[in-house]
Amino acid sequence: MGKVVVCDHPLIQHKLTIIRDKNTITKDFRDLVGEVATLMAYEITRDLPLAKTTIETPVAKMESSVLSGRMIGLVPILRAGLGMVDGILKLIPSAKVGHIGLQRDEETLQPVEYYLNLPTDAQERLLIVIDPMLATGGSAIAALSALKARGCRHLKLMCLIAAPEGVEALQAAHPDVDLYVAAVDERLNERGYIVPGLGDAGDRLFGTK
Ligand SMILES: O=P(O)(O)OC[C@H]1O[C@H](OP(=O)(O)OP(=O)(O)O)[C@H](O)[C@@H]1O
Ligand SMILES: O=c1cc[nH]c(=O)[nH]1
Ligand SMILES: [Mg+2]
Repeated sequence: MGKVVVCDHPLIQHKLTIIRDKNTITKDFRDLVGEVATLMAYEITRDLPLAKTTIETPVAKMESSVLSGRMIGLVPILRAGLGMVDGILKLIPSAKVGHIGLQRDEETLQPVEYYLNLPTDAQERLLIVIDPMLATGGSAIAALSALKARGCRHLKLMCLIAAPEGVEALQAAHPDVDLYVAAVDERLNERGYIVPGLGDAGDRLFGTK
């Protein structure tokens, strides 16, 4: 079973409170989502492997650590996942970025794929799928399935807020994928929104609606 890591650092939790507040304006919402993504990138990269290399400081030779594992790729789920990309790239500037477009049908709550573009070496990379919201889990599950269908095997998922229903569905569909979240909320409402959540992440990020 994939692990669920709740990133409970005080800075993340403080910023998440402002993100959730319905009175937070678009600019602040966007800035804070980016900042939380940077802080969460620190957590999701905590177990990256290191190797030793020899360098010379101005004073002496030394053995020092460098990253030695797979190269990283980010795969934001459009639209709302875009809001987290730049924040993560601040810590992992060499990551390549693929995109998957998924729109949840408002009636059926089923995700509909409309776009997919991946780095040519995506299969070799550790791919971090990014979406602020894990509600029913349908979009993230579909994104991970689309990546697996193209041979990608090293996958993690980063979200801001998850519903318990989404976590359960994710673990059933993709037990090999670890989930990093800032919060797991109470439940979904009858329209498939996370309660208390933050509303529609895409609309709040881009000022639509
Ligand atoms: O877990 P689920 O039930 O699938 O719901 C979560 C999805 O819904 C939202 O996207 P939306 O369909 O609103 O698209 P948008 O980002 O373009 O607004 C959100 O960003 C997730 O992708
Ligand atoms: O609460 C929710 C659920 C799905 N998508 C969102 O943006 N918010
Ligand atoms: Mg939306």
